[in-house]
Amino acid sequence: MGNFCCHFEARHDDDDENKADLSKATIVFVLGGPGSGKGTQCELLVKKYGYKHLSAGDLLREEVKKGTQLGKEMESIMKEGKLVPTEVTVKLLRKAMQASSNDKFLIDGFPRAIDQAETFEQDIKPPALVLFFDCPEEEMKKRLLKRGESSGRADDNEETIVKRFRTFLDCSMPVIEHYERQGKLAKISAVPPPDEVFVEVQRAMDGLSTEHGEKPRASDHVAAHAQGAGLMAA
Ligand SMILES: Nc1ncnc2c1ncn2[C@@H]1O[C@H](COP(=O)(O)OP(=O)(O)O)[C@@H](O)[C@H]1O
Ligand SMILES: Nc1ccn([C@@H]2O[C@H](COP(=O)(O)OP(=O)(O)O)[C@@H](O)[C@H]2O)c(=O)n1
Repeated sequence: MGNFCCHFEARHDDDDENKADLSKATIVFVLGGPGSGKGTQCELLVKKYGYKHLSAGDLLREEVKKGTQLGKEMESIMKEGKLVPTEVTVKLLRKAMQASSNDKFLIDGFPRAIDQAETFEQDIKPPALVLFFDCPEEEMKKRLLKRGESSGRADDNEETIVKRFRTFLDCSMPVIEHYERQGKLAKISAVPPPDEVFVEVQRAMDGLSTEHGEKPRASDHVAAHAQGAGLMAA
């Protein structure tokens, strides 16, 4: 079996680094397997909490659409259900964050590997909270095949879905475990209908304090979440 976390050689292009100060930004990572409902919950979060939603997958697909050489390489990686090089995705995210007037960000579908988490934390900053949508593969597969009927996405097909699941298990689960160890993870069942999932999402988000603008206190969140939802070890 090949290495599903593999990357091709990184390109360095730092022309837009440090253009805007992101040191005061509030960052929430939104993680979960393919089709677990990350995008759906982000839409609800934007409406209620006014965050800027940045989907790593959407940013990558926009680049692919441009038809550049890099875009073509990324397209074939995505069709294989593998991960685009960290540097490419972090650069797109940083650029989109700097272009936004918002200072609260939902980073959806990122980080998907430990090196992505490390690079983002070093280049930008660590997350205040990590939402993890927990969903069985069978349910995710059903949702993705249904989405594939109208999404037009080249990766919403049975063959690629299986590969994306493999990448998620091999590369992304260690990221979930990493943030669980740090006490930043809110693990939420993604199986109920979206509005029911969102009840748990709000419980996690409401643990982020708003004193002096938006100053996150992960420990408040973890305590509230553990008490309320029984999802974290005491
Ligand atoms: N809680 C849910 N129950 C049933 N279907 C859902 C739920 N959340 C999302 N979906 C549907 O599943 C598909 C995948 O959801 P999406 O938000 O696009 O997932 P992701 O961003 O994690 O890939 C979409 O067609 C969406 O409408
Ligand atoms: N951090 C990321 C996010 C997405 N991707 C690529 O983009 C694809 C689609 O990601 P996505 O987040 O839009 O979709 P889902 O797989 O979550 O439904 C992934 O399968 C990867 O090929 C990546 O390489 N690195």
